[in-house]
Amino acid sequence: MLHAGASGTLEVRIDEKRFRSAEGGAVTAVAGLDFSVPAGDFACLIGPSGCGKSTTLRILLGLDGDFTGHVKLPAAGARTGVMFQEPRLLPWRTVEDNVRLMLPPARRGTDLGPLFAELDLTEARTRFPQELSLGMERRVALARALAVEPDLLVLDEPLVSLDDMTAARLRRLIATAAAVRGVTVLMVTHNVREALEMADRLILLAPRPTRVIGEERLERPRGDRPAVWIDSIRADLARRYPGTISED
Ligand SMILES: Nc1ncnc2c1ncn2[C@@H]1O[C@H](COP(=O)(O)OP(=O)(O)OP(=O)(O)O)[C@@H](O)[C@H]1O
Repeated sequence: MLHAGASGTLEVRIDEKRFRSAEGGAVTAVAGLDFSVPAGDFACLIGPSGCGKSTTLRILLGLDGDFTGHVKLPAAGARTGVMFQEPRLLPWRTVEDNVRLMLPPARRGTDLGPLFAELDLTEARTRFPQELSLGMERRVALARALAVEPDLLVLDEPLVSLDDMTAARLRRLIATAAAVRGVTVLMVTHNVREALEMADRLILLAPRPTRVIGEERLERPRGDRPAVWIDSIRADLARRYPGTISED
């Protein structure tokens, strides 16, 4: 069943997030980071390695409460679907069970056939994670994130380490699933071309301690973004945000 989509804006303000370093000192990972994502928008967080992207996601997912600032989800009681880089499937459960277990008890009997069909997983329902390729595991992880009918979909590098064809297929599945549901998406990626193909807005981050250094709204419709356009926007961004986006 398709969900009507998010009802409000995601607001994230992290005044400060510190970790204790191995030497016992303090490492400030995030300082003065502030962004919002309007309902139904597909936003990509782009920043240099180690700047604090995963830390930011952990905070907004409620997995780390040790920070100063404020996070407002799109709606009271908003459902969040999450897809990490590692699929994190239970190896002793079938694909179907891995997805079904995400559902609240009252919805465990839901017909998941349409969702499996949408992600081309019908044949894989009875298989176990170790029988799957990485691309299929990621599709199962996407199914798990979508099964909860999320208001907010959070994706942490969902396409990394996939070959070009598999990545392109998953990219299309994610973009289509997000569009038909009208769900708000926040995706972390290192791959600027990928972001330029999928996103409505880019949120550019500074090196650690991270904060927002720029936001770019992509007006050109998804699906009408040829490689030549992507390359020229990428080159322009690399000129304007040299510490965040490399030239090549
Ligand atoms: N538990 C921790 N203890 C100490 N330092 C940490 C901890 N977690 C993260 N850090 C530090 O905080 C900074 C931000 O880490 P984070 O994983 O959020 O970066 P990232 O942007 O997601 O990195 P990458 O792009 O490599 O995935 C890094 O310098 C990291 O070493």
